[in-house]
Amino acid sequence: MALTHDAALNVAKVLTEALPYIQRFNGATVVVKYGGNAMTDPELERSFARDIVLLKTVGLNPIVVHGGGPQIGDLLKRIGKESEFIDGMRVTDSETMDVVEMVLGGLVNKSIVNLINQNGGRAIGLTGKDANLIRARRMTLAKKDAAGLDISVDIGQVGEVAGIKTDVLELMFKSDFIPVIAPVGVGDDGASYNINADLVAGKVAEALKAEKLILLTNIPGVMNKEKKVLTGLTTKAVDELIADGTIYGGMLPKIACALDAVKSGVQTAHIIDGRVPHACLLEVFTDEGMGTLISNRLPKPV
Ligand SMILES: Nc1ncnc2c1ncn2[C@@H]1O[C@H](COP(=O)(O)OP(=O)(O)O)[C@@H](O)[C@H]1O
Ligand SMILES: CC(=O)N[C@@H](CCC(=O)OP(=O)(O)O)C(=O)O
Repeated sequence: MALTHDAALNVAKVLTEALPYIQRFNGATVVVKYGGNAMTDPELERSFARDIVLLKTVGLNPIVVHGGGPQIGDLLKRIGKESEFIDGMRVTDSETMDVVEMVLGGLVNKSIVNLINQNGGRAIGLTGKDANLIRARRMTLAKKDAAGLDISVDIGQVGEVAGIKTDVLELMFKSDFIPVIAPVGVGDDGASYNINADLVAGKVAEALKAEKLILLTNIPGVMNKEKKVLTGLTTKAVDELIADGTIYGGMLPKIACALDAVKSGVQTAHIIDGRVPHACLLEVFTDEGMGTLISNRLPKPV
């Protein structure tokens, strides 16, 4: 069926608005973190995969780093195991680590790879063990005990990123493959580490000096106490929001990695609502963008 005149004009308007962004971001690297909470329904998953293929087709280098927290939780529940989270990190014993590796490196990674390929892309799935992509070291959390003394809390096989080996990613870009990365790292001892996907996405973006780090989640952006989305944030504002408890839980690692990334040369970081169809495209190719922008400076107008 032919488009009405108004609808056709609208399509032309959208494409015209996108043109300067397509030109400006030609060859740019965009790291997209796809959170488990944003994988809510098959149609949305398909639109995400198509967005990634579109970014690649118009000349950007997208990389997907995915989570899968709720999917890990589902399998743990099925085997009768509960998880505890401290500061947004899953306490990970060795049995939980096996489940994390199976769910992230297997089920979730391959389903995203498959969806991208079904929609015309050329995706390859990797965990941090492939080509030593993600080197990890054990993470401990600094806390205060009841008497106010500093203590460090062991949270098991949870890792932080010790280094990202970018060579395999650069090879993949040259051959127009789309890397899809599961956040399982490998330690010097060869052991697997469960790493929060936001942290991996941030470090991958830093290592590649990416143009953008986009964190897709299940909330419209970082909100203030009145539940209003904060469209732009500075480092100072973030510190205050953490101190007064406005930012907590899963938002803590998200915001920390966004701040680290922009301090380390990534141009902009964005926390956006993955439940909105085509959220990635709206962020990259529209004047308004989406969600919360975290930047050291205002982006250049196009
Ligand atoms: N200030 C805040 N603004 C928005 N969300 C917040 C804030 N503080 C904490 N959160 C919580 O952080 C969650 C996002 O983190 P998380 O559940 O780990 O997402 P994901 O699985 O996408 O990584 C939100 O759903 C919300 O419950
Ligand atoms: C240490 C830690 O908490 N790791 C996460 C890894 C997956 C993840 O980050 O998934 P989302 O992005 O969907 O939350 C976990 O076990 O849930």
